[in-house]
Amino acid sequence: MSDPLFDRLTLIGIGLIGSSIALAARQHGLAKEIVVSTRSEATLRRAEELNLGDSYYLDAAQAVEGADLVILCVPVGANEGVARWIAPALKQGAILTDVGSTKGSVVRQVQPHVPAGVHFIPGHPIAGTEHSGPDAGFASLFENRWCILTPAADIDPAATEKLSAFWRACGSNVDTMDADHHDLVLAIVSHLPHIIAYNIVGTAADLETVTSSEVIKYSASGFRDFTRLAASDPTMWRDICLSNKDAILEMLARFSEDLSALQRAIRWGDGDGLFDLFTRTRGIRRSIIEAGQETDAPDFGRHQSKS
Ligand SMILES: NC(=O)C1=CN([C@@H]2O[C@H](COP(=O)(O)OP(=O)(O)OC[C@H]3O[C@@H](n4cnc5c(N)ncnc54)[C@H](O)[C@@H]3O)[C@@H](O)[C@H]2O)C=CC1
Ligand SMILES: O=C(O)C(=O)Cc1ccc(O)cc1
Repeated sequence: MSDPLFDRLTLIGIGLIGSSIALAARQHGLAKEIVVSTRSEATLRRAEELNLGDSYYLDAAQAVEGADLVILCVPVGANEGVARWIAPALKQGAILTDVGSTKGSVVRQVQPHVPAGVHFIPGHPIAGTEHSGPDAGFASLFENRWCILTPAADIDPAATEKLSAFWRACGSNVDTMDADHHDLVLAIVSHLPHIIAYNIVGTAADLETVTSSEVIKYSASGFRDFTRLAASDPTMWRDICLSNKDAILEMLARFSEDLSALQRAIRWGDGDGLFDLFTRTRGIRRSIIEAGQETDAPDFGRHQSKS
């Protein structure tokens, strides 16, 4: 148990990430009081049943009153409306952050509404599952994962350090970087894999010569891994695609070029070319395991939630 870093933590949005932060903050004693707000009455009641906070509000402006840490845990497309709503009620000296999977658009949408005297530090825990909603959260979600913060150049370093300490206390390693660079890196390591998964599962579902019951019955673990990603929340991934359009299109263009080269190697029976590529990519997997980011065993336990 750490000393509370914050007196009042307010979470706006209480799905997978908001509820996991609530549980981690509670477990590690990071806030004296946790305030929960979300837009739907049913979700708010469920959060209360799960005892995720100390008080619950449908009115986000009321929820942020007196909070010294406010974390926006809503789909990235909802951040601007929420920021506009809560801005007049934010306490002077408060830290305002978010958990969105894209950062450039969040900066553009939220920053204009942030009052002087409030420290706005965008954030992104690189930790999640394909599940969503308040039942999906678990306190260990952020352990041994990275959290990226993208503070603007004029942000008080003490505020960034305090927010970093919060994430470290949740078990994460913290890096800081520029928002646009974040979006480029995440486009290739997270956004493209999800888009490819949505696409391959869609392609399999549309096949005429292979029935969907055959796809389900004979799916090998490779295809199953894709279906897990392709089961992720549609609202969240729609917003990610729309808000990181440029970086995603850039990575998709490179991907398509490389896929064409692979297609050519298969067509012309270029076994050496195929072998060289597959050897190079195997090395990347080994580097990830050596860096302690993954185990070599099947990943079944890691992404299980309570729901
Ligand atoms: N799911 C994942 O694996 C990860 C998600 N993220 C980011 O975290 C954020 C939240 O994602 P999840 O928790 O997975 O989503 P979720 O769908 O589980 O929860 C979203 C929550 O936001 C609420 N909400 C939606 N629109 C709202 C609005 N206009 N005002 C107030 N509340 C609103 C919903 O009622 C729900 O409580 C997203 O920005 C996502 O990009 C970041 C890392 C991983
Ligand atoms: O479930 C998975 O494998 C994920 O990749 C989860 C995830 C989704 C979105 C993020 O911004 C970060 C992590």
